[in-house]
Amino acid sequence: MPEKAVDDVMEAAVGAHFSGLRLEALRLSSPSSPSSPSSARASPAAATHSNGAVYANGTAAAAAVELASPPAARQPFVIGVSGGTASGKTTVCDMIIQQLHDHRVVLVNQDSFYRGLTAEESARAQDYNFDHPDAFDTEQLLECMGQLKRAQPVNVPIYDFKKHRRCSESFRKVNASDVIILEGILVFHDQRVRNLMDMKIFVDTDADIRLARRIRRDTVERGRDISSVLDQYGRFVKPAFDDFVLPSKKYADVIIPRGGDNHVAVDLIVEHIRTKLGQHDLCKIYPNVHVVQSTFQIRGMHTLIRDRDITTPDFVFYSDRLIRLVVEHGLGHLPFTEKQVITPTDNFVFSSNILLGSVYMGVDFCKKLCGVSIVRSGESMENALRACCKGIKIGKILIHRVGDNGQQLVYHKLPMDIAERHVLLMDPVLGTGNSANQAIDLLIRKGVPEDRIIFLNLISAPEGIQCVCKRFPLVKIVTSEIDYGLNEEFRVIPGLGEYGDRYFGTDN
Ligand SMILES: Nc1nc2c(ncn2[C@@H]2O[C@H](COP(=O)(O)OP(=O)(O)OP(=O)(O)O)[C@@H](O)[C@H]2O)c(=O)[nH]1
Ligand SMILES: O=P(O)(O)OC[C@H]1O[C@H](OP(=O)(O)OP(=O)(O)O)[C@H](O)[C@@H]1O
Repeated sequence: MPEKAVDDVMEAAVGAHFSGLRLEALRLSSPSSPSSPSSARASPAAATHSNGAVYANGTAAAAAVELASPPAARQPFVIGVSGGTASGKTTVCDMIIQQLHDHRVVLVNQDSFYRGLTAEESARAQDYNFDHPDAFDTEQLLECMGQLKRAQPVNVPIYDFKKHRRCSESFRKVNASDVIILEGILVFHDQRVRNLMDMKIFVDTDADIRLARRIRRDTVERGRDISSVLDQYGRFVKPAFDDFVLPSKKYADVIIPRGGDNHVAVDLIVEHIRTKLGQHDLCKIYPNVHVVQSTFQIRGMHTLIRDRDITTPDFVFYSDRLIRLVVEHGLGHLPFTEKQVITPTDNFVFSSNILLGSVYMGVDFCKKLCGVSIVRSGESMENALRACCKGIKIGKILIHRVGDNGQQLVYHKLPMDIAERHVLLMDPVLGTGNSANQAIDLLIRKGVPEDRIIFLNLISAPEGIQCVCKRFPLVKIVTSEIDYGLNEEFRVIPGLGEYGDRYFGTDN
C-alpha cells in the first residue's frame, strides 16, 4: 500500500467503525520501506533468485519457486473439421464461429496449403490429382499450426482455384486466438496434424448430395465446365475419398450427419467447446478455483477497468458491477438446505375441489457466514456483499510488511464466533498470493476450517493461485479473470495497476 494511502487508512481508523467492528490495527508500510508499491513487495531482505528476480521472504518464497518457470500462456483449442468434398464443412465451421461469437476464433483451410502446380503440371491440370495427400504442403501446414498454437500470428498462403497456384505475393494474416478451426478434406490423414487437435469433427453427407453441390460450385465459382467436373470426380475425387478421406473418419470424435443442416449436432459441439474454453487450465489442476463464466458484458467491464485512462467514477462503477457478480458467484458455493414454499398462484386440487397455492421446491441460504476484507482494497467489495447478504458481519485484516527483514505481521478484527461461520474473504487482486495466504493462515488459526473459506477476487495471477492452492487446497477461489502472470515487480500483468489507489481515488 502506498504511504499516502496508508496515512488515509490510519486517519480513518482513529475513530472509524467498519461494519460495527472497530478497526484496531492496521497493515502499513514501515517508514523505512520505499513508497513505491513495487518495492514495498520485494523487501531488501528478499532472496535473489537464479533468474535475477528478487523475491520477498516467507510465503512469497513459495511463489518465487513458481515464478522460476514463466506461466504457460493458455493454449488455443484446436478443432479439426473433415469430410468429403462439398460435404458442408465450411457451413459447419461458419456455424461454430457464429455461435462462439464471444471468443476469438480463426479458421484455417487446408486448401491454403495446396502446393501449387508447376507450369508443366498446370498445362495438364485435368490430369493432376488434387485429392491426394501429396497435393498439400503438410510441412508448411504443421509449421503454421505450431506457431498459432504458440499464440504467434502467421501468414497463411492464399490459393487460387482458377489458376491452380498460390498468389505468390499475398498472404492472409491469421492472429493468435482462443479457438483455431482447421478445415479440409484430408486434415485427419496425417497423424502429426491430428495430434494438434483437441476435437475432431467429421461432416458426413451423402455422396449424391455432395456431387450435386460440387458440380454447382465448380461451375459457378471455380470456372469449370460440367464434363471436366465429372471427369475429375470419377478419376480422382471419388477414389481419393474412398482411399484417404473415408478411412480417416474413424479418428473423428464427432460425426455430423447432414452437415450444416444438423443444427442440434452443431449446438452440442458448441456447448462442449464453451465448457472447455471456460475451464482455464489452472481450474483443471485445482478444482477449487472457479472463474465466473465469461460473457461480452464481463469482458467489456474488464476492458473498462483495465484502461489506464478511465475516470475514477467509471472505474468504481464498473468495478462494483464486476464485484457484485463475483460475490453472487461466490455465494453460490455455500452449502444450502432444501426448502419448499407456497406461491400465491392457486393450484386446483381435483379430489377435494380446493384451491391451494402452488408448491415451489427451493433451497434455503446458508445462514452462518461472514465477510472478511483485506484492507484496503478488499473494503471495496464490502458493499456488494452487504447488498447480497443483509446485515452480514464483516471483519478486517490488515497486513504489515516490516521493511528490513521482510517479516509480516497480521492485525485483525474478526467476528467473535468466526470459527462457526463460512468466511468470504475479499481482496480484488491476487498477485503473489502472499497477502491471501497470510489472511487465510490467520483465519485457520482462529478456528475457521479451511474448506469454509471462499476467497473472492476480481483478477488473479496464476502464480497467486498456485501459491494459495498448494498451501490451502481446500480453500475455494472465485475470480472473474485469470491474468497472464506477474512482472519482475510482482505486479499482475496485464492487470489493472494499483487497485486501491484507483478505487479510492488516491492515485492523483
Ligand atoms: N480442378 C481443380 N480442383 C481443385 C483444385 N484445387 C482443389 N481442388 C478440389 O477442391 C476440393 C477441396 O475442396 P472441398 O473440400 O470440396 O471444398 P470445401 O469448400 O472446403 O467443401 P465444403 O465446405 O465441405 O463444401 C478437392 O476435392 C479438389 O479436387 C484445382 O486447382 N483445380
Ligand atoms: O498477492 P499479493 O502479491 O500479496 O498482492 C495482492 C495485494 O496487493 C494489493 O494490495 P496493496 O498492497 O496494493 O494494498 P492496498 O490494497 O491497500 O492498496 C491487493 O489488494 C492485495 O492485497
